[in-house]
Amino acid sequence: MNLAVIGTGYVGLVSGTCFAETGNQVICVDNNATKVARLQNGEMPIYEPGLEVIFNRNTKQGRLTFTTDLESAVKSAEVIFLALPTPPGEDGSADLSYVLGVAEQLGKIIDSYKVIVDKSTVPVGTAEKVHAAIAKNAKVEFDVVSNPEFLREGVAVEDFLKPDRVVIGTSSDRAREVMQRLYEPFVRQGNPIIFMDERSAEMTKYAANSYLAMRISFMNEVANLCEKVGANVDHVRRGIGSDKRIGNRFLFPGVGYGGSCFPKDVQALHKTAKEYNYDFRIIDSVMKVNHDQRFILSKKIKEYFNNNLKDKKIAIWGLAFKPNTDDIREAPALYIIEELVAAGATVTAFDPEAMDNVRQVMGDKVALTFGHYDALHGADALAIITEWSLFRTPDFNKMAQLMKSKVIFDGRNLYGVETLAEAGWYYNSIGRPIVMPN
Ligand SMILES: NC(=O)C1=CN([C@@H]2O[C@H](COP(=O)(O)OP(=O)(O)OC[C@H]3O[C@@H](n4cnc5c(N)ncnc54)[C@H](O)[C@@H]3O)[C@@H](O)[C@H]2O)C=CC1
Ligand SMILES: O=C(O)[C@H]1O[C@H](OP(=O)(O)OP(=O)(O)OC[C@H]2O[C@@H](n3ccc(=O)[nH]c3=O)[C@H](O)[C@@H]2O)[C@H](O)[C@@H](O)[C@@H]1O
Repeated sequence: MNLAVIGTGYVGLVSGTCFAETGNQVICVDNNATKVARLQNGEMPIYEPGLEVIFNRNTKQGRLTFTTDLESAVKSAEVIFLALPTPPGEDGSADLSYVLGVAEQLGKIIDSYKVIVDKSTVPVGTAEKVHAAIAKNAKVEFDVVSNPEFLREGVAVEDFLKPDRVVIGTSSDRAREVMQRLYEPFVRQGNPIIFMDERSAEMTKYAANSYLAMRISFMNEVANLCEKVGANVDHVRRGIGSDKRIGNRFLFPGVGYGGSCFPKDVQALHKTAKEYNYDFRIIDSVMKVNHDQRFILSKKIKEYFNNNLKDKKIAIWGLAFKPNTDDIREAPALYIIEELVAAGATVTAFDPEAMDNVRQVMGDKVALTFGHYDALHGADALAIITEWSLFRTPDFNKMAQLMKSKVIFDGRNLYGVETLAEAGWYYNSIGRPIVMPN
């Protein structure tokens, strides 16, 4: 099939590449000319494991191309994916200006039947708005389909090629047949394509992200209470997760959820509920808990140093909002660093992939180091914020030699409390007993 993907961000790049990998002819369009030039040159603008290999294969074989020319890309395509940003507007609702702006242009361009697919995360009722925006100018038949994307950064290729399910919202039989044909190769493992109406598909995306965010906030509250009652959240997590009705994924407490999606989508669902005069109380709490959890580690650090971080050097391991990505959008590390610096600390930090992005937004507020051990020289404490595998089995003796004091604040519970107790560290993690040095 001939496909056009509009927007070469995370979702556009991953979906365009994976559609090419399954034999489709894909042209990706972006209005950022610099980005398109880099892509045409074979440069991958994001760090995503496994993506570059299939990107290279499909660009070399000519199945995946890039352009800034919307008109030519769209004319030859049977299906047009909108993978455009939907950032939070000032009031927290999703800003649809990118999606509707392109939809208006499409109406002027299309000259034969097209299936136009909302891949972006968009609030209930957007498929109708997109339809109206295209219909203003269109002289040919077209259908608008809602096909929300559930991929996770860091494992995006696998999530896209082997999805748990594909959700398609459409009321048109013609569009349904096209979408079924397109997704057939992805669901051969027996996972379903779930067809539904457009509004239900749009709602499914927000419900999925908000439910997952709720699980995280719930576990963060359980962890905070564990600290007060003297329980260990690791045991509690395993204890509840082995109940099949609960399941053991997405139960890890930490420094709050971040990234470009959970914070904005939870907020947008809250806003939608408000618009319909529905008081979605759980969502309200999920947001409040997450806000406070972002400051849990900096609060612990400040308390440990009696609220005086002047002359203290804090080392940070992990800046990306989660491992295996260079994405720092809404990354908890940024909030924590701001807090520490505001309290007078000097901060040194290391991340395997996200340092270029951090340099751009934080400038010289934080000293970035070449390796993770380099960040520890003379540090009064280490704070772990992202659970990269690199940090999981460090040389604690070497760390002790480099640091001024053997003090770790672990926002991701990477180490066993017993191990750190034996090695004589002060170790303060999330929802587990604090280890005091002998
Ligand atoms: N990042 C993720 O992991 C996931 C994102 N989503 C949703 O997918 C949508 C896109 O997200 P990302 O890929 O992260 O966005 P992004 O912000 O990384 O990329 C969007 C791209 O669209 C381009 N663009 C903007 N206006 C344009 C126009 N008029 N014409 C052509 N290109 C234009 C930008 O230059 C940029 O390259 C959002 O609604 C997001 O919520 C859904 C699932 C996963
Ligand atoms: O709509 C989206 O963009 C995507 O949002 C999330 O994917 P992503 O943001 O890439 O990352 P997640 O793995 O979900 O992690 C999000 C945040 O939650 C945190 N998290 C996750 C799991 C957990 O148990 N505990 C926890 O604190 C992570 O550290 C991270 O900050 C969803 O998992 C995807 O299904 C969805 O497509």
